[in-house]
Amino acid sequence: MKQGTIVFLNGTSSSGKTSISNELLNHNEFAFHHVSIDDFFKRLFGDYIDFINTTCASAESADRKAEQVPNDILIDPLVELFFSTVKFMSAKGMNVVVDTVNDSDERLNACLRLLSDHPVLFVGVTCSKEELMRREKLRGDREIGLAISQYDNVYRLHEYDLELNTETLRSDECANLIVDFLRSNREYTAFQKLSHRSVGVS
Ligand SMILES: Nc1ncnc2c1ncn2[C@@H]1O[C@H](COP(=O)(O)OP(=O)(O)OP(=O)(O)O)[C@@H](O)[C@H]1O
Repeated sequence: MKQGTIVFLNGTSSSGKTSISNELLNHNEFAFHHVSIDDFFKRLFGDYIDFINTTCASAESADRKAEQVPNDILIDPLVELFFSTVKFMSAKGMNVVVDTVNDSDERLNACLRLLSDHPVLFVGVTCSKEELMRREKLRGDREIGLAISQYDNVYRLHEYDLELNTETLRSDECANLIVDFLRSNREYTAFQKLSHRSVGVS
């Protein structure tokens, strides 16, 4: 069976990933499925995530090591399950748009390990810090400063198949550029290059 294409959107919160994904869903030609890590966690593990957050908040975690525990033991395996689900969908021939904030080397490496033998179009969804702050204030459903706190980690990668600045492009224009790339049958090389380099664990 032909593997489905994975369009991997890399950008901070409020950079416009969901808006681009929604536009891509309108392109019947590729019949995309949208998988967002937020929805995946909320729908499948809502109560469980609440339990983890509550346990973390009540734990005495003044030192950084203690704060890492829930990530290492619980969250990272759930993130792996998310990427495994993407891999499974691609293996079943489904075209998938992946919407996630990839802000740690461990997670990126897990995703490279799981997906590098699948066709991944790696797309940088970029935006200035000023515009991200403006959007956060406007939308009101995200903590102000969240995007800035993710910025340096998310945009530490400079290897993309396609880079889209959502400050100068509308979401539908971004989606059209992605579709044009897919139609062109150009090779996707960014993920391969990243996986050969294997991102150093910070
Ligand atoms: N190309 C764009 N031009 C102008 N505004 C945009 C653009 N893309 C998204 N926005 C606006 O930015 C806000 C955040 O967009 P969106 O939900 O798509 O971001 P996101 O990256 O999915 O965020 P999150 O990760 O927090 O869910 C929305 O209010 C949206 O209308």
